[in-house]
Amino acid sequence: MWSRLLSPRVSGRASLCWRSLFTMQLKTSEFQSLFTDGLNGLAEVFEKHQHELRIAGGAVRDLLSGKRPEDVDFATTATPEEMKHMFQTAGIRMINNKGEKHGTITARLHNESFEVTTLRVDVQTDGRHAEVEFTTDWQKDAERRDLTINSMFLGLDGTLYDYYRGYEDLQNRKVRFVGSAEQRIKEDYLRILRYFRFYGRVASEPGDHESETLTAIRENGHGLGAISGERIWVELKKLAVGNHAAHLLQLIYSLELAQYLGLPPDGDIDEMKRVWQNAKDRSPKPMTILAALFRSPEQVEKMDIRLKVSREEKNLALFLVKYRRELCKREDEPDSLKPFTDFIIDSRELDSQSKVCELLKYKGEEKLLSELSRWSIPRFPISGHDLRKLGITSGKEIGATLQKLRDIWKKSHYQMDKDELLSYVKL
Ligand SMILES: Nc1ccn([C@@H]2O[C@H](COP(=O)(O)OP(=O)(O)OP(=O)(O)O)[C@@H](O)[C@H]2O)c(=O)n1
Ligand SMILES: [Mg+2]
Repeated sequence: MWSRLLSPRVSGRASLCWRSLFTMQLKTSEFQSLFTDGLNGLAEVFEKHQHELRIAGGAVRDLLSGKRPEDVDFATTATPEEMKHMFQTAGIRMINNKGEKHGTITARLHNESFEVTTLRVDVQTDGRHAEVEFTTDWQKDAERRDLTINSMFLGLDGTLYDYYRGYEDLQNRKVRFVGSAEQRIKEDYLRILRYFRFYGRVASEPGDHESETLTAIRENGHGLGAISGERIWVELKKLAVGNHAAHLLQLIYSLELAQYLGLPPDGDIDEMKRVWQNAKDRSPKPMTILAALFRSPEQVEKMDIRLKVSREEKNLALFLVKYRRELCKREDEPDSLKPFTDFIIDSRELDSQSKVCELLKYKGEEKLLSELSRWSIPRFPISGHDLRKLGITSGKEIGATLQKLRDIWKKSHYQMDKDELLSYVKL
């Protein structure tokens, strides 16, 4: 799927124009599916008022990579006021006006939302937020973006506008900041993690970084300390299950960033590399990879305080740290899956089967994983009611008998039915 649009099938002219602007004509048929009634309507309004409208940033990168973008952002030369006027005149509803300060207007057409942002320059940034000024200069808007591959625009007629060699970098699978890495990072420190995430998405090999980029990251890593845990976690999660994750996590340690990300200072890199090899092709959850770094439950608690992960994610980390050594195959048990199914049967943990599946990914137990994924938890056929019917009345005795029967049932590989089990009850 990669590079459908980057292939020689890309048609038409490629030219180097004014101020190193590279333009190229793409076949609109390649992104035809984006042209819904809503987008056609939107384009019509901008055309009528003679304002330019282009697809911007990440969506262009995705389209050029043959990937359908999850969200499509639009950029325009129209100011928010002009957009509001245009939409009001055309009777188009606008929603969610909180983006307006940063130039974003969200229009609803044919039950679709379109986020359109006025070209802008970030005049002042504090490493997290930006004060913006509107412009009609496309290059200036490209210049404030983080990575060259994220700085392109695509006209609805198929013209690609590329000021910072994003196209070439995408083709060569290079991840580079627009202009000065240091400056781009200082505008928003989260970009350090975005750099790693896109490295995983784009680069073909680990270790292909520019030294200037790594220096800028190392020198500005402390800035991550002021970024909210929620934003960090969104990026870290994607990075942990992307390509080259072991390399990137190791890099996070060697660039001394771990302390700002809620990761343990003495993270177990060797274990993490092993686990990544074991799990990477088995759709692990992000926490399955990251848990390998933790040496104790206390370190998980600290990570949670910093990143505010979900309860489910935290419980998975605690589960893996606790059971990665305790829950294993047993020499005396010919059925290798049995310790795991027994654990699930006895467990009071929520969603224990999916946690044990993650544990098997962690350990690289491929065969057991596929068996366990197909296994459905059998129902223990005896209840307290059944024992009461046999005349056992003491609650304590019912509890103890149920436990004994449960052990017998487990030994039978969950095969014994109610009658067989009740025959063990001595009255
Ligand atoms: N810290 C950031 C976040 C975003 N952007 C710019 O805003 C665009 C859209 O941002 P967003 O949707 O958050 O990221 P995408 O690059 O689209 O990635 P994803 O596929 O995760 O949506 C990016 O492509 C980039 O041009 C940026 O420069 N700096
Ligand atoms: Mg996006």
